[in-house]
Amino acid sequence: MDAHTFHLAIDQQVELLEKAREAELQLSNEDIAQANSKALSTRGLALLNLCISRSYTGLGGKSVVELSPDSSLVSGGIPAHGLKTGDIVKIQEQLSSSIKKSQKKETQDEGLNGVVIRSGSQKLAVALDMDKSYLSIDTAKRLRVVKVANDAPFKRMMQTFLDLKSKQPEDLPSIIKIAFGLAAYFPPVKSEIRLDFFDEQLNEVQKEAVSFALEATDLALIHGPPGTGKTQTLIEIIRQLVARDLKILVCGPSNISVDNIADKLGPFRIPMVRIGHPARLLPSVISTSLDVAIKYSSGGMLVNDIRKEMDEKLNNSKKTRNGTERRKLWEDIRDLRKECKVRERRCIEDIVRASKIVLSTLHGAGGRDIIRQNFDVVIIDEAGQALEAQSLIPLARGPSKCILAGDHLQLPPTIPRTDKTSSLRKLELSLFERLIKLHGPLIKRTLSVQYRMHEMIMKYPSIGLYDSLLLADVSVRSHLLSDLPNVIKTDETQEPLVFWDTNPHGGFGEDDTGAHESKSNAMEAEAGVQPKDIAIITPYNAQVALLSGLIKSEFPDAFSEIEIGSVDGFQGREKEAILLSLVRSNEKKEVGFLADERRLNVAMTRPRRHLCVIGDSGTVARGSVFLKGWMDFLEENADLRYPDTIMLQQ
Ligand SMILES: Nc1ncnc2c1ncn2[C@@H]1O[C@H](COP(=O)(O)OP(=O)(O)OP(=O)(O)O)[C@@H](O)[C@H]1O
Repeated sequence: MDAHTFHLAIDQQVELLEKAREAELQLSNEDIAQANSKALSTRGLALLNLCISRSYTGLGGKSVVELSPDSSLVSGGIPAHGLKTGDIVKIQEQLSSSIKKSQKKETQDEGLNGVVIRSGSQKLAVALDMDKSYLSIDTAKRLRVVKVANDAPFKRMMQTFLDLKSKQPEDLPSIIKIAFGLAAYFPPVKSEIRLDFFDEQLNEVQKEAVSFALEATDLALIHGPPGTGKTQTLIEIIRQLVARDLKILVCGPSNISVDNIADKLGPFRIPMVRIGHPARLLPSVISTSLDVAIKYSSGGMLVNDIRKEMDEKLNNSKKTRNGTERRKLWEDIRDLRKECKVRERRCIEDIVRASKIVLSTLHGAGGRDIIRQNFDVVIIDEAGQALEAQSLIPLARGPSKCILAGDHLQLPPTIPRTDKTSSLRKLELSLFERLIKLHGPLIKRTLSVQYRMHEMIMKYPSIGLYDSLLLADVSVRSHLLSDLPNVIKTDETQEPLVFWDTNPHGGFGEDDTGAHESKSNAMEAEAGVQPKDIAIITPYNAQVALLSGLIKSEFPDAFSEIEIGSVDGFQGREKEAILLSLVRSNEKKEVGFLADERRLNVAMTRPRRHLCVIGDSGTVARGSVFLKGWMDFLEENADLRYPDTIMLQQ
């Protein structure tokens, strides 16, 4: 690629991102401002008639307010709503309908910004972005909480591209040049020196991948099919890099992907800091968060003292009636606020500088908390799930080396509201996948021994997607549900792969739910498999709701523990037993979401000991070559069951 083509590629990406941003912002702040409270509430975007029942200092020193329904108006707790933990919200005074539209416009921007940290049936807790002493609303009034669209990630991604475009090609960081084909990729020369591994449990392929990543001069990819110990391999790489006194930035597309690594690094007592809002972090990693580090640092304590002084002066200013005195107090507060900011910044810089490892989301890697720090190595986990523009945020900082880990054969990056034909689907090509396409297999090492699935469960994904490379480790190769404590031996628990063909004779009808009920009944109630070890997954959200209702009425005791979810929510997770409901059974033989091999791959690689597929082979087999192959495989290798035998079994 020459410089001109590089610029064209960037322009195309920026254009696509702008489109994606527009799609995301369909429910934008302007939209929200236009709709009245009632309409927003009906769409699940607002909670009305609230009042602040309590405020306190939460984790990381954040001011938290708890909101409860105004008891004079609402009874029976918080009504159903769509606000989730981690959502960005605005707390606003709720204007009565008699207030004129013009006034409404003026007040739409006012309010307190924050993040939902708990969403219960009686209360909603919001961690505020600023200290509660600076409330810009009258908290004695009735309040509403409105979900706010967030386009900051798009802006940051677009800015990253524009910054890259503004540089002369020769001045670009070398990794960026390789990523865009402006420079060649040279695989590392194998070192003769034997590496001392911290984790001797690593298998040979994992060790090879660690050496490969350490020897690479600029770029190395670790391809980790399901359950192959990608995270374990990355942890070893990070420990080896720390031992070489290198400074590392560890990123991932989501908070959970970053926390997963932070959690596993915890026991090694390496100085590290996790950047990010404490409300969005796993409880187990909060102690490593920047907010907590600030709170307990000497600089942070000083900042706290200044804050207290500000609070005092603020209170005094409210009390005094003397104009001169009040002005003086406000001047003092302004100066203190400035000092507070400077000291806080310095404190953050000190903490980040002292940390060997900094962990943040890809988006956070462009944030001001770490923007002035240099890193030797950037590590990106779950890189197959990151938008290319996201991955470029830390890379544009110019580290000498980047190690990307992921699996481009599982779910791609999520793109807002995309239909099959949308040009936005081009954004599904991650940097990880593009690098493999551009530079070929020499840029990666593929982990091939998996520690999750019974051999029979692993077999089809291995053949269909991983060139038959996967091997089941001896510890899992033949494990069955019946090997679990307190599980008795039945037809179900001794079988790793079962296929209920709801339509073996070629008819159609989307109702295959009888099979689910009988199936979960057989496994959970009769055989002693713990409900928490079972999950039901399906490619369709609508089916999740339908199945939830059925399971709830059929098994009220186990319902809360059996997880029922869409495929997309299960990436990166596992269960002992998975019931996979394929749903599609119709005249037109449409397979919808099932046509995506990557989604299906995620679905079929979640179980450890038992996979039960429920579907209509006639419809499914017509979906794609991959699906046809799978149906043939199941026919030959699975324990086949047909709906009319369900009745006989019960
Ligand atoms: N060399 C090994 N020996 C024994 N167990 C291992 C080894 N490597 C990984 N495991 C185990 O395999 C499981 C999966 O490991 P890990 O979480 O690192 O995999 P992953 O590839 O990141 O998983 P995912 O498919 O969710 O991306 C863990 O329980 C881990 O302890």
